[in-house]
Amino acid sequence: MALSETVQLVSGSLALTPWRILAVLATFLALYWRMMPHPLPGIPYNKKSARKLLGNAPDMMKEVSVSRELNVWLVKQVNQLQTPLCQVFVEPFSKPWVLLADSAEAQDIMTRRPEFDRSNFITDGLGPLDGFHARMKTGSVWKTSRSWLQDLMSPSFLNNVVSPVMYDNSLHLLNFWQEKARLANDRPFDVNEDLNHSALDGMLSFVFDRHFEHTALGPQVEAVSELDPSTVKVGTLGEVEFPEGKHHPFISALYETVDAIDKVTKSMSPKFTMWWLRQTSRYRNVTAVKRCVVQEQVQSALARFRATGETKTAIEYMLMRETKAAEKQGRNPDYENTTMMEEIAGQFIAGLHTTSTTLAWSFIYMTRYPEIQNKLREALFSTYADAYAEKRPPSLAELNKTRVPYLEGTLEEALRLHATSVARQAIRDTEVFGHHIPKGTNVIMIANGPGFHAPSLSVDEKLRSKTTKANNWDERDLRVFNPERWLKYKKTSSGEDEVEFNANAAPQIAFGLGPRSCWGRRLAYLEMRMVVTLVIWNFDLLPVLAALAAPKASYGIVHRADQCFLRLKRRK
Ligand code: HEM
Repeated sequence: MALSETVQLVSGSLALTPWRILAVLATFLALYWRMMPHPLPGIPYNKKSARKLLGNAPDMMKEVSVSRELNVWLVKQVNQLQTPLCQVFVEPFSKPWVLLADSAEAQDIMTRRPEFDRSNFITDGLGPLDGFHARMKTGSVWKTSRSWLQDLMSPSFLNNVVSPVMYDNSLHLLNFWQEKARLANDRPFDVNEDLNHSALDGMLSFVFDRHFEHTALGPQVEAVSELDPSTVKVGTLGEVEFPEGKHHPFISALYETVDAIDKVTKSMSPKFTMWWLRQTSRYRNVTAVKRCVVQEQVQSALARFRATGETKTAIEYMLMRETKAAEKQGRNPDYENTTMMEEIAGQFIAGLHTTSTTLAWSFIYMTRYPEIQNKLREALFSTYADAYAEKRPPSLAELNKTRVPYLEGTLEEALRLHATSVARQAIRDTEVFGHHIPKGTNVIMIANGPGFHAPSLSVDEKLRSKTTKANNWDERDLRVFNPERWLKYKKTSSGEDEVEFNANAAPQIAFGLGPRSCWGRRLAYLEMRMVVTLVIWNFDLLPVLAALAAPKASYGIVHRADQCFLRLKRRK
């Protein structure tokens, strides 16, 4: 066909007939209608936002792109409407997000309402963790993954297998900080990254034990080892800036996975961002490096397990569970199935920034409130009295045997004040406070608003779910960091004063609740108790300038402080 004929044909087919104009208009109108908010009946919302194309999204983007505090924006919407249940319109073409600011109802949804399951915020947002079970909806595949992990959080595995390596890791961090404190010579330095590296080493110990020879902290120790106090770099606020060492590719790949999660969770379209990431050679390389190291570790764990029948690392335990499951089901064990590999790789990430962030906040508060720091130190000294008398830090056996209520309260406060909001998605039509919640709706349980950081808003008690249990928390000063709120004082039978930690003294959803709550919380507590005890025992955390004491922070998967400046003085 000649070119002129082709042009004629095309322009003829594009000619604007009235029907075509109508069809274009109808398409635009349909699109416009889909992009307008569609409020769920009866649930309060901001009327102005509901009349805007894209609803609250532009306002939210404007504020959060500056503040980086999504949860602060969410709680602001609740406070403006002064209602424990409201809705916002932030995702075009999707249902509104329902915001629930009520601790009793949130507890009920997470623990006693099977019609609520893992939200697609997590299943999509944690895309870079592939087949890790935190991403799965509750069901048979999730159950299989969890069955591989059975016993790994048992007191005997934690105390006998995990604790010794974690204790060594904590001492490693302590020695590193001692060297940094010497070089810093009474000046503050940022320990945020050290805490990440130490937490990652904790997870490497948990999964591989000592069978992977590289650590995240090792290269940092090396990078600092040759410095001289007179040559250290000092910033404008008198803070010392230490050089960073180069990581092993596997460790870099784990950190890049965390960055990828951050990108995906914070994007407007997590699924698209994840797809796009998968097309990049950099991301493919990250995945390949992780797979290669995990595969090598599985192979060597399998060889050890076959040779001895013993299970000393998390991987050996998982292989043993797979062997037993295969025997029971009359099939061959599948030791290298993709889900198991991805489960192993996911473990590192689950326990990384979650633990290090809580430790950072604990140290920030200890620095900000010296009286609390001193009280904690006193509590540690009197609990581990033999160690104190013998002028040595408490041993692993002592730490494993005895808990310190004031330390528990301190950690609980850092967790409570920096918990991120937890979401659940309705898997069938249901109700909250008598309002219809259609299948597929995401309900966000606000962890930093009324009922958690401020007194509860009033609720018509008749509208509560039948399974909701009332709580009688003291709601005074919920924004204040106060370890005492978790303590219960009483007299022993011999009339002596005794203090106990009461885990139910205040609202807490830092680990989520119910069947999909944090699987690793016991390990996290074990590590956090050890690190805080040894640091407070060995160092005074001296005051730092106000500009360094209250760092900015951002909400993502965790509520992360940008820095954690410590001015450490070794205790004699
Ligand atoms: C202070 C430290 C930690 C915090 C604050 C934390 C917090 C959380 C939260 C909020 C959830 C979601 C819960 C829900 O939706 O109800 C979660 C899930 C999870 N966490 Fe943690 N976590 C911590 C440490 C760890 C560690 C050390 C591990 C691994 C050893 C871990 C493994 C997991 C897993 C596997 C899940 C998913 C459970 C499931 O979906 O069934 N976490 N965590």
